[in-house]
Amino acid sequence: ERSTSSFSYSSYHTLEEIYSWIDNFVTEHSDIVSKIQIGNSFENRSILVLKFSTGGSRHPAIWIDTGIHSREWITHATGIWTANKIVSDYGKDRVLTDILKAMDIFIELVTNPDGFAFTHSMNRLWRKNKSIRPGIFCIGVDLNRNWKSGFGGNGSNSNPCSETYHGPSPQSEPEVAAIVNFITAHGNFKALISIHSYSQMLMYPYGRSLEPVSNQRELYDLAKDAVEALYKVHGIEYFFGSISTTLYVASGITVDWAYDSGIKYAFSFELRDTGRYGFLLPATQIIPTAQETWMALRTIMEHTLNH
Ligand SMILES: O=C(NO)N[C@H](Cc1ccccc1)C(=O)O
Ligand SMILES: [Zn+2]
Repeated sequence: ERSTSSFSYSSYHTLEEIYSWIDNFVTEHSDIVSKIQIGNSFENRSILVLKFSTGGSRHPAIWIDTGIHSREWITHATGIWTANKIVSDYGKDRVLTDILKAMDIFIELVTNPDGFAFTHSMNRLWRKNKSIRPGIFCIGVDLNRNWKSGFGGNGSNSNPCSETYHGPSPQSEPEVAAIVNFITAHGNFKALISIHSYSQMLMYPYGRSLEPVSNQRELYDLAKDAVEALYKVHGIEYFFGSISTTLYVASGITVDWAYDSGIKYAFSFELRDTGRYGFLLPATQIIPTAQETWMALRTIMEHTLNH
């Protein structure tokens, strides 16, 4: 009896429960899934990535990360459901099967493990990681401001007590450095999707400036198709556009680094809701959120496969 079948995909889980699920999940689907440790967090927790692959040495790859901001619990829960959806639908869903025949998918479920543990133990609304440095009297760096591209620019903060503190230098945080090193060493990523909550938006670079990216039209059209696919599931409406024009200027962010590193399909989601529950989205909305998000992810992955 598969122990992941006793796992509740409609509940929020602790770090330990997620790591244990990962081990069971990889064991039960070893034909297509493997676990890679890409580094250790500041407090020395393992940083784990799930790899979905049907073989080949270096297939073009798609990156998905959830939980870079630890309080955004709906994102980890959506990532877990998505991982299970991939193994359930492979061989059944023609689009997904074609994607996995040609590409690998990497999902980092707990991108900020120290912060996530802290949201369970001490502060449910913690956002940053848990790094500390001599002479600095506030804890943590915003991992969505620590990337090299546009580092230290407008929409990031040099004050260590700020929720958008960018850290002392680009990739100073082990949680960011681990991803940079992994993606750079792999060298064949075609898409990166970094999942946040909340606001119900699908966005693409740039965050650091209002300047449009070279393939802005393509990303706009793809985002439009993705949010339409999402809407068809439960009628949830998303805004979409570039980060700086749709939300606000933010510098040192994941998707700007990805784009500048040559990953031309770089997106950031803001999942449900629009503020009624915010970060405290009820668990009853986990599966509906994951189901609709999957249709948007599938749209983006299909486009990546075909371009
Ligand atoms: O924190 C969140 N959402 O959780 N989002 C905002 C806006 C954002 C989203 C995606 C990319 C860049 C910027 C942030 O300040 O990081
Ligand atoms: Zn966030």
